[in-house]
Amino acid sequence: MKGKDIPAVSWLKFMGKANLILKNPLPFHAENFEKLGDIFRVKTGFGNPLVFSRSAAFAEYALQKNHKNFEKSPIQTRDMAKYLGNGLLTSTGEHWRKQRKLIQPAFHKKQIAGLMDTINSAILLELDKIEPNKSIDIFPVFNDLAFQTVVKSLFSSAVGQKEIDHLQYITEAAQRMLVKELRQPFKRWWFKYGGSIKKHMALVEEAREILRKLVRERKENPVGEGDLLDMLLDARYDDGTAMSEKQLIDEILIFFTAGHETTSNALTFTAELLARHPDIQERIASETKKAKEKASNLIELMASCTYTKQVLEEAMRLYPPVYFIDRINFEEDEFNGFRIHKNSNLLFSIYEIHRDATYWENPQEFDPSRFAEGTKHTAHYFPFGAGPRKCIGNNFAMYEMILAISELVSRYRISTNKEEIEIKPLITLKPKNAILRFEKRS
Ligand code: HEM
Repeated sequence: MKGKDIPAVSWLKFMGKANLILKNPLPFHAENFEKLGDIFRVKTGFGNPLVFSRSAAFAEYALQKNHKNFEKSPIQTRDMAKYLGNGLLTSTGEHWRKQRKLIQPAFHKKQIAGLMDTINSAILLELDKIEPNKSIDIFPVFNDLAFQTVVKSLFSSAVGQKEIDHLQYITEAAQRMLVKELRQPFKRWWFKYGGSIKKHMALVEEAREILRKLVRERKENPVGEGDLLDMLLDARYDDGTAMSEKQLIDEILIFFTAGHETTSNALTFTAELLARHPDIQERIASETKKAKEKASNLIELMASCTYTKQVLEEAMRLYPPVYFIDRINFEEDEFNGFRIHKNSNLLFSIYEIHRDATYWENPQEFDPSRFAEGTKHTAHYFPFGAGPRKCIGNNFAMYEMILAISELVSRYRISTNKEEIEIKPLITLKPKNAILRFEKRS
């Protein structure tokens, strides 16, 4: 296959900035996209080529149109899988396809609708913990909220608070360890021989033990809670068999990880943006008030909160929790006349695509009306990815976030003294010092 070479940044230049890039890769991406265009590579001279892209069309090509030639990178399939096992997020090929087909129905809108009361109770309990008239970092509140909703949607009331806390502690500890390994690859031998990897693997084994107990109890006493666990236990492969216990636990560990930090990041950034836009808060408050008067159940309530949904969509445009998506191509490929060598490590910057003036007018501005009903942004808006590996929990997350934000804003006026919204780009785009003040509405 022919094609031009992708413009390159030298290895020396890249290494010269390695420390800064590890702390925050976004300025490095922005600088080189500006200089070299929508696609550039780092000239490593060894190993697989490292390619960065902010082309929405290329992302769509790799994730959707020609997805068969693109596979997830080892960050998920090897490094994350080491801790969490072989669930949806970390698996590939035929195994992934079989699992996705089996699990997908549990995440259909209709099924999620049946979980709304559970999700809402978890949200209300967590929002009760906000102390009004004090400046607080809101991230930990949303972090607990997001974990509680996933655990309770899976296990209803079968799981106690102590177990939930321990599961959350382990999920977060494993995630932190993975971040350390990825950001300090030169220390891997130390993590390995110093025992920290082993310690975290043992912690995950404790989580597995808790989950095994919960699954076995449910199997022995099938109470028909109608929760996610029931749906997963009832699901059958084409040959009529059910998921093995080990596979079920891998999938649950994945839901904890995939559904927790992403959602808490999105909720935190939304609250931070709202604190800086009191007019938008007022619109949400009045929409929620009207919706509560009219709706006879939570699904109707949510369906009426159309503006709140737009606010969340716009917040995830500016601050996409999954701010890059990575892939590796099996075979040589070509895009826009550029040659994509076999086994290139491709990194699609969702952050840059979501702020590109080619696709968005005044891209730095927070303007939820971009997502007004009737508008379409599917070709350059990827908060949940695209194609067959698009987030399976996107409806779950949207429902949960609409309920959480509409309830939060109908209870409080949110403000802040800080000008800047601070970010910490790790595996996900995390908020930093999200200090906000909540004043009770009368
Ligand atoms: C705002 C919240 C969320 C965001 C922004 C988000 C984003 C994403 C993205 C971008 C992907 C695709 C990654 C790729 O293609 O490499 C993904 C996959 C996935 N997400 Fe989410 N997610 C969110 C919430 C959730 C929730 C609540 C759950 C489950 C309860 C979940 C479970 C998953 C799973 C299992 C996958 C892998 C799907 C597959 O490969 O088949 N996510 N998510």
